[in-house]
Amino acid sequence: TCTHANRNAALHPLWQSELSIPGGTRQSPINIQWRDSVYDPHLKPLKIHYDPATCLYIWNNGYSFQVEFDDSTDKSVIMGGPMENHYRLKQFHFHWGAINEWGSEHTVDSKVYPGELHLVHWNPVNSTSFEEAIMENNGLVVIGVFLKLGAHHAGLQKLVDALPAVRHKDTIVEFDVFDPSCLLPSCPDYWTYDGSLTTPPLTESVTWIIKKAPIEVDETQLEEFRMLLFTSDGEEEKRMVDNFRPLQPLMNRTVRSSFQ
Ligand SMILES: NS(=O)(=O)c1ccc(C(=O)NCc2cccc(F)c2F)cc1
Ligand SMILES: [Zn+2]
Repeated sequence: TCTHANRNAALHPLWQSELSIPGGTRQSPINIQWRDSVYDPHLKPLKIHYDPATCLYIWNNGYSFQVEFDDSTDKSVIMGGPMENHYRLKQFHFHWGAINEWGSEHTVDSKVYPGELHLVHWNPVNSTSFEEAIMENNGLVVIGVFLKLGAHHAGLQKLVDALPAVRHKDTIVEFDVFDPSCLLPSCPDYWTYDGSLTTPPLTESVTWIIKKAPIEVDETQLEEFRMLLFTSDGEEEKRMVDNFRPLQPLMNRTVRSSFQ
């Protein structure tokens, strides 16, 4: 059978062009080998303060659906963990598969989850905008949360109910008052490593924080994700599924854990 990575690389037009950026030394996603991760006692607990009123809208960008936030102030920020200062929430989005057997970008001991949430933050101390931070070393912090098939996720349902309004690429719908911290697992444990964006421009500007515990979503909620389209209205419909990048080589990197 095809493995997760080569199934994706072999079959998917979205990624056939680039398997990794030429000369890239810190590309994402990666497989996290639990036993090779190194406990770092200096890693602090993650501190997360999201203001639900900073939520703006949901849109289909042709890769995923994305919830955008007002990042003109420090109202929704994270700090602690491996960070030297606070980072502002810009957006969150997901990656998922056509079926429940695969869909996540990162894997843990080669275990693939049916989906993965990315909460994208940028460093307002070193950059004046998200677009600038994307090009900066450690300009971004992305929190990754695995999705596991299980119980209905009440917090996610508000998002799922809005998806039919953004079925086609470049459609947008207002989405106010949503607190993304409801999508975080209660367990504080995480891994962290230096990596990149997983879609073009694949810039090596991301400090990844991957939560050890997944959140549970039910089958109908994942099925709603799969009803979205990569294509614009009027084009031949292509279902938005398998929007994950193949695993990239670890190269000279160590994954640190916040837990023993
Ligand atoms: N999957 S992920 O979490 O690694 C990821 C996060 C953000 C982006 C992104 O913002 N791209 C669009 C974008 C917007 C502005 C400027 C850019 F260069 C740019 F790529 C891409 C991938
Ligand atoms: Zn992502």
